[in-house]
Amino acid sequence: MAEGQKKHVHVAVGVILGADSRILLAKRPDHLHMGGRWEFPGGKVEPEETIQQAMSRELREELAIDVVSMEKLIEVRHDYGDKQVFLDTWCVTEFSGEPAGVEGQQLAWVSASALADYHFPDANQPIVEAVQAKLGS
Ligand SMILES: Nc1nc2c([nH]c(=O)n2[C@@H]2O[C@H](COP(=O)(O)OP(=O)(O)OP(=O)(O)O)[C@@H](O)[C@H]2O)c(=O)[nH]1
Ligand SMILES: [Mg+2]
Repeated sequence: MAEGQKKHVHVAVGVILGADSRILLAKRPDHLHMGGRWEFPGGKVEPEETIQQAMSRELREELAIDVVSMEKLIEVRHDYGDKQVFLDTWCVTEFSGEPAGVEGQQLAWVSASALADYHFPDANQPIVEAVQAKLGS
């Protein structure tokens, strides 16, 4: 596909850290892009939104939690052919509320060393490696 026609999507991706340094994963609904795979919760940054605003909105919408603090982890750019994603990935180190799959998504709290057992979208490998490096596993 010609570069000019390709969709570019800026995505707020949250690596949500819980008790025992476990990470919250959500399963993408089957009908969506990369459906059926596990993901780090988040979604598209709207025009005029900061990354902090987008992360707060997405995690409220998807999980009913409020972000208290977040810190940058990694930026990943990946070309899916039909669209190009910019995964603006942050560790959510503090939040309030109890995460729930508001949209019916299955959730899992996973240790860094167990991330390798989950099937992620193709773009996610550098994120998984950055998480494992940060958490030392
Ligand atoms: N949230 C999230 N999106 C990811 C990850 N990895 C990855 O390639 N993506 C891609 O980023 C894109 C945007 O994410 P999204 O579908 O969650 O966006 P969204 O929540 O705003 O959804 P919507 O616009 O369908 O309501 C999708 O194409 C998705 O496949 C990931 O780990 N987490
Ligand atoms: Mg989403």
